[in-house]
Amino acid sequence: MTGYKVANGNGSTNVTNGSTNGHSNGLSSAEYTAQENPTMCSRDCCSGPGGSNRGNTCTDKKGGKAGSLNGEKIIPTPQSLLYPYEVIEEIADFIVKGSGMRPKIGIICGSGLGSLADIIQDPKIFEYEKIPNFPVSTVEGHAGRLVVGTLEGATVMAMQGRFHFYEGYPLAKCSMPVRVMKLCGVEYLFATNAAGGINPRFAVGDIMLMHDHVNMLGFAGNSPLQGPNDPRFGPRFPALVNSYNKDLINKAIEIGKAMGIESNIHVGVYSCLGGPNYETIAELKALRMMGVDAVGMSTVHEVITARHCDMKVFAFSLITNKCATEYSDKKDDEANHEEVMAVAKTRQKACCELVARLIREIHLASA
Ligand SMILES: O=P(O)(O)O[C@@H]1C[C@H](O)[C@@H](CO)O1
Ligand SMILES: Nc1nc2[nH]cnc2c(=O)[nH]1
Repeated sequence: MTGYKVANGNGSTNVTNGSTNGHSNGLSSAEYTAQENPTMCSRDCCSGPGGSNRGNTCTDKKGGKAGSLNGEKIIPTPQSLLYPYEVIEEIADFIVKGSGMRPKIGIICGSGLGSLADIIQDPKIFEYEKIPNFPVSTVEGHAGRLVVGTLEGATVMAMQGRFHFYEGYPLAKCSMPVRVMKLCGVEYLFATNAAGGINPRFAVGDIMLMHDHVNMLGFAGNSPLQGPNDPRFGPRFPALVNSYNKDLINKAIEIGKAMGIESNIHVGVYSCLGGPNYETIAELKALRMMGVDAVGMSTVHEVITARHCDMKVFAFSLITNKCATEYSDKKDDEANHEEVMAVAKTRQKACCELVARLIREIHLASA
């Protein structure tokens, strides 16, 4: 029997089964062979626009013989090859031709923040199902439409519904629309999200302007840029130290003051976890120790993709729930998506005004 270990509460480890010397008992050669040769599946999460399984490792056992699917040899497809430049270009052409516009600002609406797209004037609406090679939104509060039009004089395109890793989409697929935005002509990405507040100073309904992030999925070796790099998008090794545009953060702070909500505006660090579960108290404690102020399940891979192709980024989190970071914290304070959506609804107006005013400033500065 393979041994397993549990933390004993004081930082060290006890072996509770199998091994008695603190080391793993290892795998038998049969177990090793099975692990090295997982069978493949044809689920959407494993495939690119072509639809066929092109090789993400998957534990689904229905795929048939190891290393092949119905006799066809499986060649692993790295994330970056799921959407080649030409496919992104085709999607962007579809949107530019269909809308007759070249948007300059891209907006991603977070959970319950779809109304950010409702304030767009003269909207041309594209249902995700009708856009070639586009995934579909599966989460409540993410309508699944791309809205192109004008806002405060600027041409904009907004995703009313984003794609999340926990829906089963690889990160490159989640952030693919950012590249579409780039090829449509977008220079500024506005990414918004609903998040849990870890910083004890944050209250439900506050807005945290993101000035940095901790990429937990990246710590685990996952990136939307994984695989061969196409220099038409950006460099092999993009730097991320200045990812969140400081001028836009400062302008947003000024706008918050003008709106009379400065006490509800913070600047902080966001972290994206894979979800769909909310976090344990131990995880939240660890994130707080790492300097994280708010936690969610999105945005980071979109920002990485946007910075890779040199877009200016502005992002904020709407704090929809307070996270417990102590075991003594109120036990009935568990996060849930209904609450996330309900809180977002109550703060839609303030979020829309903040975004509209900031876009107005960008537009006036470039006029
Ligand atoms: O799309 P965002 O990041 O705003 O949505 C957050 C994360 C989950 O999708 C959902 C959990 O309630 O809200
Ligand atoms: N991961 C995570 N995502 C959220 N989205 C809204 N609230 C939360 C939360 O508490 N945790």
